[in-house]
Amino acid sequence: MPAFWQADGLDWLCPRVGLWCSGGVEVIVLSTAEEAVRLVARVVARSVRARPDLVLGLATGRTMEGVYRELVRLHREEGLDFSRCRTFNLDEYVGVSSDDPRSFRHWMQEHFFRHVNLQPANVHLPDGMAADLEAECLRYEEQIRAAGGVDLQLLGIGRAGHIGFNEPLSSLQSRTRVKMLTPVTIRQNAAACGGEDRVPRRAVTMGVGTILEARWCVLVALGLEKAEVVARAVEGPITSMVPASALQLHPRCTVVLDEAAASLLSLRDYCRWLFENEPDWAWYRQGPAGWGVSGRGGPGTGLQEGSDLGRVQSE
Ligand SMILES: O=P(O)(O)OC[C@H]1O[C@](O)(CO)[C@@H](O)[C@@H]1O
Repeated sequence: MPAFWQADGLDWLCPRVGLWCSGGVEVIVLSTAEEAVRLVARVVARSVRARPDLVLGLATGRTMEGVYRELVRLHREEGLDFSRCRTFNLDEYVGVSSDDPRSFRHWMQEHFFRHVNLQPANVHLPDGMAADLEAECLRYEEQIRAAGGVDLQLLGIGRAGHIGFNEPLSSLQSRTRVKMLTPVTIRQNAAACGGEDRVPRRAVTMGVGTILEARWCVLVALGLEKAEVVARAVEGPITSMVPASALQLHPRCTVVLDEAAASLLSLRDYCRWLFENEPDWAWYRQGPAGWGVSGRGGPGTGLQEGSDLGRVQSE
């Protein structure tokens, strides 16, 4: 009887099948923010090379800027090809049109879409201008399902503990729906919107349950301002007060941090030791010099470029 990840054909997505399928959150602490975003971009790049029609879940926010910058560089300098990728963003503001600089579609266009060769028809964000928002949420869920589900979901974390716009008290089983922003989130997003009073109060967001269905979740957090919420999400109890803590339930979740964001983790030294010694993590440890286009993987990496890796799922 094969283990469930073998039966599902999911091992291709998982650089270290044994550990990841044992459940829990894998925490990678890198010295600088730059190293952290470059690693995340390389994880995306390897996944796209292994499966050109990857279904990629995308996030916005300052943390993600460096990830997209690096992905654009990989596209330009190393020929990373997004032409067959499908993308689904986590969220979009309600009542903000796509040409409004506050909209996430506009943000994605500026930071990523217009710099790479994604096909416009393969790019999806919820429509925050839809007349019937409830129908729009159902439609978005259906689009994700029809694409075969999200393979790799990028996530930031808000200071309120949100993933997507799943603010505190979000059901951990929630699906795509409209959420009101908390004052903490409004303040956090004020700069990007040109002031607190210009931050839209509502957003359409994938639910926590929707996010947990992604085959692999990669959360990135940088800087001291995220240290407290990261510690609560990773080491605290699973609670709707910190929706990101639901990631502890995910069988394959990687949290990539810089030193500052990791500074309040009680298991920080253990995470660092694990990262430095786990043989299956050799590829991660090689650093930028080892992350070249040839896709050299360390022992045990299940993610080889160009390999014929079947995805057995409900497509
Ligand atoms: O990276 P930032 O700007 O700190 O944002 C963190 C999170 O908050 C949001 O911007 C939403 O408030 C998310 O899109 C993002 O993942």
